[in-house]
Amino acid sequence: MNFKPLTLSQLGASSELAAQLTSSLSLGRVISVNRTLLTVAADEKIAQATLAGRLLNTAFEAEDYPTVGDWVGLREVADTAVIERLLPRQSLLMRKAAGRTSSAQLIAANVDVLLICMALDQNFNLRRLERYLSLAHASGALATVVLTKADQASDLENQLLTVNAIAGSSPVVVCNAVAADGLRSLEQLLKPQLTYALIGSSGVGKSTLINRLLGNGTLATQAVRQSDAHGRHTTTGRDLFQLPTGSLVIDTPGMRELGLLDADVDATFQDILALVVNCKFNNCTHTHEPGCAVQAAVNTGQLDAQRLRNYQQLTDEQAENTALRGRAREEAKINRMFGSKKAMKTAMQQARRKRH
Ligand SMILES: Nc1nc2c(ncn2[C@@H]2O[C@H](COP(=O)(O)OP(=O)(O)OP(=O)(O)O)[C@@H](O)[C@H]2O)c(=O)[nH]1
Ligand SMILES: [Zn+2]
Repeated sequence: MNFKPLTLSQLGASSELAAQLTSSLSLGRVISVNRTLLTVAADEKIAQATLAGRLLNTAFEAEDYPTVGDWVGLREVADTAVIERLLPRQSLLMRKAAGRTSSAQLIAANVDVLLICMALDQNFNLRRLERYLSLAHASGALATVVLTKADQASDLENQLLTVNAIAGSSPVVVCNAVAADGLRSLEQLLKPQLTYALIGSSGVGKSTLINRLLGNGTLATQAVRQSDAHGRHTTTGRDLFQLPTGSLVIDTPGMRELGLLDADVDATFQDILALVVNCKFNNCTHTHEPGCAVQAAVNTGQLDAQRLRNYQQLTDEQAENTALRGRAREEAKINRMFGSKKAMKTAMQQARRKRH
């Protein structure tokens, strides 16, 4: 096991959490998810966990299942524990599962600060950063932008300037994993007992950062090797680690595509929202209308046309996925109540006949 037993407060538990449980259940945190294999940490104990039948029977959507970072109510059974309850989440990171579906794929829960990693080499992409920020702003977590591979930057000064403008009030730090103290700016930001999750495309250097943050303790390096051995890069496995400084860090697998399910696009593009209020028509689409303040800003160079295009694309994507999700929820509800849509129709016909 790659995790040394921690106390609940080292795991980041607040006093209110335990109060939500009856005395027969103990508080625990999910520290590892690998396919269907869950590992939980309770007070100075670690156990493999299974889901109680009650929880399985009421789980209709991906969000109803525990993910890494979740706080749960445990019934302990020797070496294994049974998860009886999933406690309300402070934050939830999820994305849309691949394809034309509205199902969610959970990334992590109860993250305090999302570390959005982007490399300063060819990987550098401002539009992708806007996408990740939209996800962060809807999740309930704060965001910090971590620019990696500073040694590979083509134009660090300008890159930093544009990223700062896009990040708004979220801090931006620059890291260089090949330099001796190249991670200092990030290390200075991390606070004990808070939970951080690293997110970003594959290859931006997330594992390298975690390795460096963990230091060279035998346990730490072993922990990472063990994770690698069970194929962290090819599976959806996620682990929560404790850094020597007491911060908690969740490693997420590199993403090729980040489909938005729950995004706060407006929070990410506040500069555009500030312009919109000056458009002549209040249903302005900011494409061709006369008196459009947004187009005017593009024409004067105040607003980047690509940023506007991305705002429109993310807004459309978000609207489409919200609609898909609404329909899927409705269907899940019908199935829960009647078993199927057909059964619902029959039940309604019968009810109508009775009334006549
Ligand atoms: N030049 C340079 N290379 C780096 C730096 N950080 C990481 N790398 C290299 O980038 C490559 C990818 O790094 P990883 O840490 O595996 O990236 P990752 O984000 O964990 O990738 P996934 O596991 O696929 O999500 C490795 O070859 C690292 O050695 C850096 O600061 N500078
Ligand atoms: Zn307009």
